[in-house]
Amino acid sequence: MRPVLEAQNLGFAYADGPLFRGISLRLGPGEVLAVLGPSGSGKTTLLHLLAGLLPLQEGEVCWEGTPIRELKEEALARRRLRFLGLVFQHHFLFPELTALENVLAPGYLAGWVDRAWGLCLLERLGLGGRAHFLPQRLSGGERQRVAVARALYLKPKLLLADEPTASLDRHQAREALALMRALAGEVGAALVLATHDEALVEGLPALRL
Ligand SMILES: Nc1ncnc2c1ncn2[C@@H]1O[C@H](COP(=O)(O)OP(=O)(O)OP(=O)(O)O)[C@@H](O)[C@H]1O
Repeated sequence: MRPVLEAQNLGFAYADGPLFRGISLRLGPGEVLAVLGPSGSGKTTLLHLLAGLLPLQEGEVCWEGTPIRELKEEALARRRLRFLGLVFQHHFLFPELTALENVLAPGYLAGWVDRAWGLCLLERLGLGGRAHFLPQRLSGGERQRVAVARALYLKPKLLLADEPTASLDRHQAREALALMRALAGEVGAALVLATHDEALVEGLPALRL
């Protein structure tokens, strides 16, 4: 089966020196991969390379067989909107939009607005009663869950999540991860999850930085 995501021999350096080299990975539809490493090891940087948000220095990233290096910026952005859901370490919700409006935001860009589906995602994530709250009225964990709902709204092929459980305690983190995996599975998305917490992702296929 054609991989959803493939990376070959990725290497990256900031001005102060190389961060990693020779990173390769391959994910089929619905598969899960944990990216593990301590703080500063380059997890966020790797996710940004996989998302086409940082220019590649060494190696190749392919989305469903297409090398993203070959896509011009506008084509890459259009493709990213449909292909990829992103949950950043800092949730980046729009502060002036309600939880539901945040979830629907990618729908406005893509021309597919389905309030019932947005609400369904929020309900599945335990936020049905908070759909009309602004982010400032939500806890850190609730904001993260809104970000997960937003990332899944367009039913992406790939979900990239950077420490999505960082603001939760161990028990909540396990529950949130299980829910995220279940929802990703339901929409058919492969999942790459970056975390420093080895115990959280025990038993999952893992790439160590
Ligand atoms: N724009 C940048 N310019 C220079 N150095 C950077 C830049 N962004 C990150 N770094 C450095 O690169 C290293 C890796 O950062 P990155 O955020 O990818 O790691 P991480 O594993 O995600 O860390 P954390 O778990 O703390 O979020 C760090 O030492 C960081 O200071």
